[in-house]
Amino acid sequence: MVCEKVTVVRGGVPVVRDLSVTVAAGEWVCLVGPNGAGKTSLLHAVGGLLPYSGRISVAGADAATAGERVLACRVGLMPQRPVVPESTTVAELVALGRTPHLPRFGTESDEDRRVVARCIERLCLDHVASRPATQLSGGELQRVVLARALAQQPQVLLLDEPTSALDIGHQQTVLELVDALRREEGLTVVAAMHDLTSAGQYGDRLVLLEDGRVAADGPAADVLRPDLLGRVYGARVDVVAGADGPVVVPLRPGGRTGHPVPRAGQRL
Ligand SMILES: Nc1ncnc2c1ncn2[C@@H]1O[C@H](COP(=O)(O)OP(=O)(O)OP(=O)(O)O)[C@@H](O)[C@H]1O
Repeated sequence: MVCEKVTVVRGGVPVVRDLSVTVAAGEWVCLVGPNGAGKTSLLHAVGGLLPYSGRISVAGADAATAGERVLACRVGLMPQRPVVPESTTVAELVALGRTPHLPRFGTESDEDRRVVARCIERLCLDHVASRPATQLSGGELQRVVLARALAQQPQVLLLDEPTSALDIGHQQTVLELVDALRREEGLTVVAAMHDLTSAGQYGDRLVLLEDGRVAADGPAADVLRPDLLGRVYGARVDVVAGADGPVVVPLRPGGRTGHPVPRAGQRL
């Protein structure tokens, strides 16, 4: 995926500004940055959902001219705020991912049904497959929406905060599944993530956005620095070495004023 001097304007305001970023085939790049930095807007421009100026080439297609169907066969977007039609079951919602692959006026083939069943199984959704999607918990729905994007069998997967509603166990399950698909099928992944530690654990590179521009682009060790994160997020953090990469630890800006600082091992 190549973005060259991309600008996205929303409500008359440029929210992605002259941004250039390249993601190699099979690479996993995490978009990080504060609320409103432009992560969703960039993902939607790449997915053909928002107009932009500049050039975006994704899975060999020009996002502006490729056409909805061609783009949908190659690019899957897991949105941050999914729209769920009333009374649609989980299985039906996941099956919608096959739509771009169906012949015009055609129906699902055995292969389409097999892909849908496999995605439902891999996201541990068998037990809710026949339930209306509107009756799911936020985390269950998030997994359904990922299953729908995977059912598209895209070459490039765009994830907008894919684990924000998931408990820690499901976070790991989902991110490991995406990583497995990347290794098995050469999937390219671009994921907007707020969990900086997870972003560093799974991303080959982190692109830090600030006011619609790239503030930093590189491996986790180069981007997850307390001084840089402190400036861009206005947060006080520490970064410590972990087994799978840097671990970002939030610190209270003024410390725990008025409370005794516990000694290591002391119970509070
Ligand atoms: N429909 C819209 N009309 C006008 N402005 C919008 C619209 N949607 C988003 N914006 C603005 O565009 C800017 C970028 O928003 P965007 O959702 O891309 O940021 P983000 O980095 O994904 O944020 P978050 O981390 O909160 O999801 C924000 O200032 C936001 O208020």
